[in-house]
Amino acid sequence: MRTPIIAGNWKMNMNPEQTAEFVKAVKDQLPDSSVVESVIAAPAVDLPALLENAKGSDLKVAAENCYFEDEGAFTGETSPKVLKEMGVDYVVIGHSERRDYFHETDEDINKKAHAIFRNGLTPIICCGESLETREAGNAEKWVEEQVTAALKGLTGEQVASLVIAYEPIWAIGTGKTATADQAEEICKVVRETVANLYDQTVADKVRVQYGGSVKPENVKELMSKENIDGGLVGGASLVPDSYLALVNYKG
Ligand SMILES: O=C[C@H](O)COP(=O)(O)O
Repeated sequence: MRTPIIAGNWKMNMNPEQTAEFVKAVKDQLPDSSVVESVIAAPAVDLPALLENAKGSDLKVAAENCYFEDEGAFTGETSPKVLKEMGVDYVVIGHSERRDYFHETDEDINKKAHAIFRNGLTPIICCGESLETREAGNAEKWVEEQVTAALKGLTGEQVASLVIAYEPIWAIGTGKTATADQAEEICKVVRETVANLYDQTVADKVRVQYGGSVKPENVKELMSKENIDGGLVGGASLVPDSYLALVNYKG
């Protein structure tokens, strides 16, 4: 039985003050984390405010990125070792914005996945195709290749514990959601890829999120799909009421 996981991904939209206000507004209305896991992924500058205010609540904390080395002369990077020391739970890696704007490669993402596990954290690994790739009929192959590259060298036990977020690039921040059937189709491909690389037991445990214009109005339908275990939500996670409606989708 996979525990649903709804994660807000704030991107570069909040400051520490707004973070503290947000957490105070939601912390007592979150579902029990054994029923639905509520996560916020915030920029590194907001993590102290997020962690401090989330203490003792059901809110879990994710970083939006980290480096693949633990320490050293890497100006401007975020250490996974320090994220662990701070009390962070998850790290989002491989988001299409990181791949596109910051030129992160499959190899970087794989190294980050290893670094995250080495430090006792859990990765949320993003994958997803562009509109061009989808229209060329290559979405399934694209996602299968991204997932295979990201998981290279990880053990079955590690993969069973992580989260893979399928985010079609054409549905991110566009208001254009993949239909629940389109989302399910590729989330199923993600799970099948894990089954082929490892085995069915690992595939049955890995949690697969859908991301791309998820909102309170469509979350229930998406979450009703067999292979969708959660959402990675940008815009609709920035307002407390909307975030609460998402994580409390079960009612
Ligand atoms: O990480 C979240 C995704 O990029 C989705 O963003 P969005 O919900 O604003 O479309």
